[in-house]
Parts: sequence; structure tokens; C-alpha cells
Amino acid sequence: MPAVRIGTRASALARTQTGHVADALVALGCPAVETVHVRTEGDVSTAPLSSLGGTGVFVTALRDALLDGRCDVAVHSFKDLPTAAAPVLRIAAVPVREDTRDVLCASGGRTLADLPAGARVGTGSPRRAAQLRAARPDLEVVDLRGNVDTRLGRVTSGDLDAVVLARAGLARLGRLEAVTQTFGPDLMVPAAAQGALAVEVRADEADPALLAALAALDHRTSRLEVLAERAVLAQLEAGCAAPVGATAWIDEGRSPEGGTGPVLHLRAAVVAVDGRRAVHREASAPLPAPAADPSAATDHPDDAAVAATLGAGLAEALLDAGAADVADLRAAR
Ligand SMILES: NCc1[nH]cc(CCC(=O)O)c1CC(=O)O
Repeated sequence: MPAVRIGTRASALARTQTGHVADALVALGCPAVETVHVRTEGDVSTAPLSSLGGTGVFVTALRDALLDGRCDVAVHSFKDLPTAAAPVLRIAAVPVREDTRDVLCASGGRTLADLPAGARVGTGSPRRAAQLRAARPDLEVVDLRGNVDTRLGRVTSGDLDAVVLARAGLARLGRLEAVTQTFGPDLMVPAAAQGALAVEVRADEADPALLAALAALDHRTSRLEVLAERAVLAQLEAGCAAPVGATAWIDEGRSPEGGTGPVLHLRAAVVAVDGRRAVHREASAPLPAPAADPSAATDHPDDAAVAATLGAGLAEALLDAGAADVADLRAAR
């Protein structure tokens, strides 16, 4: 049986993420897995992200490698994937996701509240910049890109007072010691799908060992949370640079109404890039309990449909509250 070839970008974060998935596939019964390195426009170019144009600069080259048959599996940071489905490809697994939150990495162990007026804080994300300005209008937000090490280096060198990053990336790279504050959703609503991976294959992939391993790698809770979050973006028709956050979590226990099944909670925000206006909305929906006997579950709406409907409905609530006037939702840099 030929080895499963798993494509990865060259960055340390991408290689770490791919390595975890490769190890998991082997543990779940894939006989042999080899890694194929793929260079993407986002890695090769040193131009600001703003000039690279459109969604998916980190994604297209990896998908091309999958479509060309240079690899059989592609591992993406899910939040980097455009919401539109890719024809002829399929997301076959969403592994258990990491922490979804954003963090501050500041010099001197500082939190956001400790930073002096005018402190320079780096981020390349309009969503993070908008929420930073909403919390601390006095800060100077500095545009930033590059890999995680480069960004942290701007703080170590003293060039910046702090940077904002995804906790998940730092966790995967073993760099959590750099974190000086983890932001709750009242301070910063995370990006849709932050902390999650998308494991993609060709839609006609037929290797039974690979398909079985991917099915076992898939984590229902993570998949549904991400589905709800991305449904918000899709319904808003949000561009990749729109200052929109969306975060979902599943409470497996009792619902506040006294029900017994799992409940999907969702919170989303659209924030003006100057931080002066914001719309926040929350909603939740009971999920059909995972059926002990799947054939008995036919009365329940499909759990994916519940997640998608919750996300779309929350987007409509944001729009009703004026989200389209608060920020340019189509912004694609
Ligand atoms: N846009 C780059 C990117 N894509 C995924 C992550 C972090 C890991 C994740 O969110 O899964 C990062 C870096 C960051 O936002 O700090």
C-alpha cells in the first residue's frame, strides 16, 4: 500500500500542526505517512499581506498540491480557509481544537491594563486591532506580520511593547511562556475557527485506511463549533479582513432551561476599526444528543443544520443591529 502523503507549508507552526496530524493518522491505522513541503505565496512573499490580495494566500498552493496529486492530505489552520467550499475537495476531519482565545505577549509581564498610554502593540489583524482600540483607544496599534517567532522577536528587541497572537499557535510551538494575558471574549472575541485545524482530502479519496483514520480523528464538538462560527462569516458575507469575531462553545451538561442535552453557544462581534463602535450578539441552541442508537435519532434535526442555522441567525441579528454601518464587512485588505 502506498504511503499517505501529507502536504504542509514550511513555517514552524504549519510543520508542527502537520506533524501532529501525521502522528495521529499513523496511530489511527494509516500504515505509512510521509510529509511533502509546499511553498505558498503567503510564505514566499515578504510584501505586506495587504498587497497580496484576496482570501486564502496561505491556502491556495496547498490545495493545488492536493488537486495535482502531489499530496493526499492537506492540513490547514481552519481560520485561514475562506468560507466558500472548495470544489472537488472535502474537509474530512476537524481534530480536537486548541484553545480558541487571543493572548497578549507584552514586555515586563504586562497586561493590557498595565500598558502605558501610547504603548506600541503589534497585530496584522483588523479584528484584533479594532478590539484593542475599543479597549484602549490610547494605544498605538502597529501593523505586523511574519511567523510567530518574528512577531515575538519584535517585543524582545524592544521595538514593540506587545503583540497579540492566537494562544493556539503558541501552545503548538511550546511558546506559552511568552503569554502575559489571555483575553476573554468580553475583551476580544476570537476569529471564527481559531485554534482549529481542517484536514482536507480530494472528494474522491478512496483509501480505506486513510478514510477510517480521518473519521476517527474528527471531533464532533470542534467541528460543530467551527461550523457555527463560520456560518456567521458566511451569512455576513464577511471578507477575510473584516473586523468580525465569532466564538462557539458546547456545554455538554444541562441547559439553563433544565433540558438534559448538549447546548451550542455562540457569540459574535463586529467592531469598527477605530474601536469606537461595536455590535455584540449571543445566541444558543440545544443540539440533538449523540444517539446511542443512531437509527433512533431520525426525529432530531441534523446537528450540523442546528449549528449552521444558529450562525446564520446570529449574523442576521448583527445586521439588524447595524453591523454593516459599524464596519466594512466586505474588507479583503
Ligand atoms: N493567520 C495566521 C494564523 N493562522 C492560524 C494561527 C494560529 C493558530 C490557530 O488559530 O489555529 C495564526 C497565527 C496567529 O493568529 O497568531
